[in-house]
Amino acid sequence: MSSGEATSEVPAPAFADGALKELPFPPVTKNHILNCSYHSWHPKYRAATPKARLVSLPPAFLDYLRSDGIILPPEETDNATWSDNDSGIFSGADNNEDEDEETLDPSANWRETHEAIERTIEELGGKVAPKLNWSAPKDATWIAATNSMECQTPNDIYLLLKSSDFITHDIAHAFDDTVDQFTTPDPEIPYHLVLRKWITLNPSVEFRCFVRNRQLIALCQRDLNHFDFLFNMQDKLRRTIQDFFDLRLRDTFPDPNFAFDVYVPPPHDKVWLVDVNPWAMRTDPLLFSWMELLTMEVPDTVEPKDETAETTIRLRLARPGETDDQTNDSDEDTSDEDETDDEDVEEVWQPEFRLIRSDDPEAYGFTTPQYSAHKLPKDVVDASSGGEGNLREFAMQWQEAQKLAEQQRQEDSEDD
Ligand SMILES: Nc1ncnc2c1ncn2[C@@H]1O[C@H](COP(=O)(O)OP(=O)(O)OP(=O)(O)O)[C@@H](O)[C@H]1O
Ligand SMILES: [Mg+2]
Repeated sequence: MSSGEATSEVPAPAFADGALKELPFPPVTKNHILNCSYHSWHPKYRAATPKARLVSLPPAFLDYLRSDGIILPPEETDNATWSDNDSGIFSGADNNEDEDEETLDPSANWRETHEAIERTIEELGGKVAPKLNWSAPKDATWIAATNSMECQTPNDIYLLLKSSDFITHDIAHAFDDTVDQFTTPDPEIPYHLVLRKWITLNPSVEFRCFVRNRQLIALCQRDLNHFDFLFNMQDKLRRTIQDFFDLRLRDTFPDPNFAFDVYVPPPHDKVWLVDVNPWAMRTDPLLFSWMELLTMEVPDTVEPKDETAETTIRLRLARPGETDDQTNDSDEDTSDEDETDDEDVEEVWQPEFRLIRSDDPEAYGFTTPQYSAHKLPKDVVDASSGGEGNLREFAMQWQEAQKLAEQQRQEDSEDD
C-alpha cells in the first residue's frame, strides 16, 4: 500500500479572543489513518514488535463480523452445556439437527480463513491476543471466559470481535472525521486479523508516546494505576524510549505526527513497539489533554557547531506552527541582546513523562471510566433490555470480572 507523507505541519493555533475555539489538529487524512493500520507499519518495524501474524480477511468474513447476533462455528468440543443457552450466543452445532449444516455454520463461506486462524494460533504457541487493523477488542473482555483478550480457539476470537464496539469502529467508521471523508472515495482497506503471540504483559511498563513534527514531545503510562517504582526509573525509561524513537521511528514513519505505544519490560533496556495510533481525537491522550499536546511549547534542537566540543545542546523554544525556517531565521539574527535571551532558554529539554502519583484521582478510576468514549459497552445496554434476570446475571459476572482484574493488578505490581 502506498503511504503518503502528510503534507500538513501543525497549524498555527486559531486563537479567537485569546482563547482557542477548537483543537488545532492538523488535518487528519485517510492516508494518515491507513499509515497507522497494523498491516501498513508492521512489516517495517517487525523486528521491534512482539511476535505477530496477520491473516488477511475476505469480504465474507467481514460480513460475518457485521451481521447481527453472535453465532459461532461448530467446534468439535461442543457439548450439551452450550445448548441450554439463554445468553444469545449460539454455536452452529447447537442448532436443530434437521437444519442444513451449511446454513448453520457461519464459517461455511470463509472456511479457509477459519483454518488459517486455527493454524496461526497453533504456530504462535496456542494463545494469542487478537486485533483488527487498528483496534483490539479491549471493551469486550468481560464476555470472554478468561476475562481477558487471551484466545486459544478461533471461536474465542470471534466472540471477542463480535462483541466489541472498537472492532465495529474499525470495520464501519475507519475514516470518520477525516478531512477528506466526503470529498474523496474511500480507499479499499486491506482488512487483517492480527494475531499476537500471547504474552503476560505487565501493564505498569506500557507507555503511550506522542510525536509532533517528528519530535517526541510527551509520554505517559497507559495503565491508570499508581506504580511507585516507576518514579525511580523515569529517566532511564525516558532515555531508552527516546533512543528507540530516534533510531527506529523518527525518520521512517511516513507522517510527522502520531502516537505510538511501547512495552519496556525488565531490565528496561529494550523497547517493544505495540501499536501506532493516529494523531487525532480518536486516540486517547490518557494523562494529557489533546489541547496540551497540540499547544505545548517544544524546543527546536540546534546542533552545536563545533562537533568536538562537549556541550549542552542548545535549545530554543518553538511554538506549534512555527517552522524550522522561522526558528533559524531568528537564530541567525543574533545580537547581544538576543544572546541573553538565548541564555534564558538554554537548558536540557526533555519530553514530559507523566506518571500517576499515589494521590492522583486517576489512580483509583474515580474520574473517568476506562474507555471514556464508550461510556457503556453496547452489551451492557443489551443485557439491561433482556429483563431483570439477564441484568442480574450480567451484574454478577461484572463484579466477578472486576475482582479478578483488581487481584491481577495487585499481583502484577507486587511482581515488580
Ligand atoms: N502480545 C500480547 N499479549 C497479551 N496482551 C497484549 C499483547 N499485545 C498487546 N496486548 C495488550 O493489549 C492492549 C491493547 O493492545 P493495543 O494497544 O494494540 O490495542 P488498541 O485497540 O490499539 O488500544 P488503543 O485504543 O488504546 O490504541 C495492550 O495495552 C496490551 O496490554
Ligand atoms: Mg491503538
